[in-house]
Amino acid sequence: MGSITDKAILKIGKLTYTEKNWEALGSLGDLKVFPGDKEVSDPKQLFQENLQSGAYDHVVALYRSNDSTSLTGPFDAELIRSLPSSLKYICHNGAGYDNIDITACTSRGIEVSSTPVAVNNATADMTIWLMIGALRSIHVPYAAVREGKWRGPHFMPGTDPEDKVLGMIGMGGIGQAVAHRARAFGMKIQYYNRSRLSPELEKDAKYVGLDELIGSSDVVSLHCSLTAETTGLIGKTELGQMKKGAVLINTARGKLIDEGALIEALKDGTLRAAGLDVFENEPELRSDLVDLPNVVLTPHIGTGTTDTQAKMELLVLDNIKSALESGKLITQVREQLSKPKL
Ligand SMILES: O=C(O)C(=O)CO
Repeated sequence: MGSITDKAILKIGKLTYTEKNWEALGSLGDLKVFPGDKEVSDPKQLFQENLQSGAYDHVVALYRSNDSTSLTGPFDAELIRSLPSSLKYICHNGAGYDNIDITACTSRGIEVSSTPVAVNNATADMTIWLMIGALRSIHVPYAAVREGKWRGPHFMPGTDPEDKVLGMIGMGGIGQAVAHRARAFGMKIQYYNRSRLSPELEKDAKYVGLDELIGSSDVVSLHCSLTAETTGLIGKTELGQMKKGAVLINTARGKLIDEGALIEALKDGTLRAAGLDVFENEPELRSDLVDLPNVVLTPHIGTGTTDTQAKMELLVLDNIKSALESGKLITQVREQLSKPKL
């Protein structure tokens, strides 16, 4: 067995709930942290300098997150080319990993894991919160009551979820958790997905084509990943095909929707309302979106509970441990598995 110093593990960003579990990984390799506790004016440059100086030359596995993209830049093909040749595993904290170029990782022999399942319930809860908020036109009275204006000048009664058709685009773990909750509200569920679910998972949900879903749902909710194929999935054409007065919910990724076209559809009444947790250029928000009275907005906090954040961190560290001990990631991304997962 080699000394532990011939292997290192790199943590990019911070862990909030699992620092002890991180320290325990010290039995498997030297622990390195970027950027650490000191103030850094240009973390992206420092990260590049560290890569070039050989500071990470023995790193075999690294921890990163969606948030740590602001410290390093996205893990695109260029950044992946500059990672040390020792690197075998990127263990990502996030169910979505659109800021990692998986093809570039695969061709360099780097295996990648993400955090599915751990995110399902919190993201589904947020989806329901946004959906009910949008159906109840909550945005104006919610702000008005805090400003001492009671219901505000233009209170609009909402609509009930009961008997409405919920169309889910993407029916993986989060989609199924949303469907489970929506059934309790008496909603009828239909879905579009890469592949049809088994009868046990599908339950009473109807599997339909994308056009049919868009044209026949009272609420359309997005639960698919962002890829080259799904970027701009909901644009002017699709919004024009939606039922007059329908509601659109997005807790997946902002770039699935053409935000300019959405703003027009919300202004001209094509859509009744939207509930959005994610945005095209987050954390920047368009003022013409924020100013609309018929959008319910949250700042990408779908998984923002202590329980879920802790589960996500732990799953990433468990992936690192499993990879270093047995050469196997627990939740490797589906693009790298021969049998695609839902
Ligand atoms: O898990 C993810 O991908 C997130 O976006 C967290 O909210």
